[in-house]
Amino acid sequence: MSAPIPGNPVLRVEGLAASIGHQPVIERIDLEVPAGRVTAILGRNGAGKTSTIKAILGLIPRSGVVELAGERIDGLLTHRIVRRGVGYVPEDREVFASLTVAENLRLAERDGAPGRELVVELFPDIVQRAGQRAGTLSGGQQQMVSLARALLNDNRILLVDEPTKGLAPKLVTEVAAALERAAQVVPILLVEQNLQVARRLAAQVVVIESGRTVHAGPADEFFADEERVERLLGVHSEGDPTSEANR
Ligand SMILES: Nc1ncnc2c1ncn2[C@@H]1O[C@H](COP(=O)(O)OP(=O)(O)OP(=O)(O)O)[C@@H](O)[C@H]1O
Repeated sequence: MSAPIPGNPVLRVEGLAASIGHQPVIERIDLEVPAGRVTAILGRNGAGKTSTIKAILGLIPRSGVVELAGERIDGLLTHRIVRRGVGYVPEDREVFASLTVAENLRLAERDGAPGRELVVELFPDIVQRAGQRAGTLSGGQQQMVSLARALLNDNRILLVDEPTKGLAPKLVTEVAAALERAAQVVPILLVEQNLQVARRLAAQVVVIESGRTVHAGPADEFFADEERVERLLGVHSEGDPTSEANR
């Protein structure tokens, strides 16, 4: 484990453990998300990345410390955590297929002054499709709607789970660009299996193995150590993101 990051983190997790139906899914997760950056959670399939995000949100029973801007949130119910400013972009996007894009966005508005300008700037294509049913959008467009919903509200942090999963390379690039721009506005904790995307976006990385944090530190240092990347993730840091071996 590396030394703690100086300054107050937006999110701090210490000794987080969680289970699903009495089955432990994470055992000891420690991580910090500094302000103004993307922190990527990396790890092999089944390592516990999604479970970490769900445990932070209180979607699964958990124990340990979770602090948002220095305040404990690990005893709160999910809706209270969300109201404190934790935005969630789930892995399966969860757009309402039978509603239009505009309706999907309107349903997500939590604040009196939603960040519509940012959404219009970041997702012009989505805004143009305001009247289209979300279920008829491509996977990448649905991902944009899901991200746009989280950005409408004045969140302190976004938890984004595998936003590029299953997308064609061109859409991967578009989603990565949208996330890069979003990260200028709000810190992001990003689960990302595509190492090229993680390299492009992340300032910090946290590596999880069998439900435990096994490495945390600056992204450039991590990716420069190819032997470590290979050992912890089983892939090359320069690997082809579209190949099955790198997913
Ligand atoms: N609903 C569930 N019931 C039982 N076990 C589960 C459930 N969901 C996840 N697990 C187990 O918990 C562990 C962590 O799963 P998790 O989905 O968090 O991993 P992950 O790192 O996000 O994996 P992937 O990269 O494949 O999405 C795995 O061993 C998985 O089999």
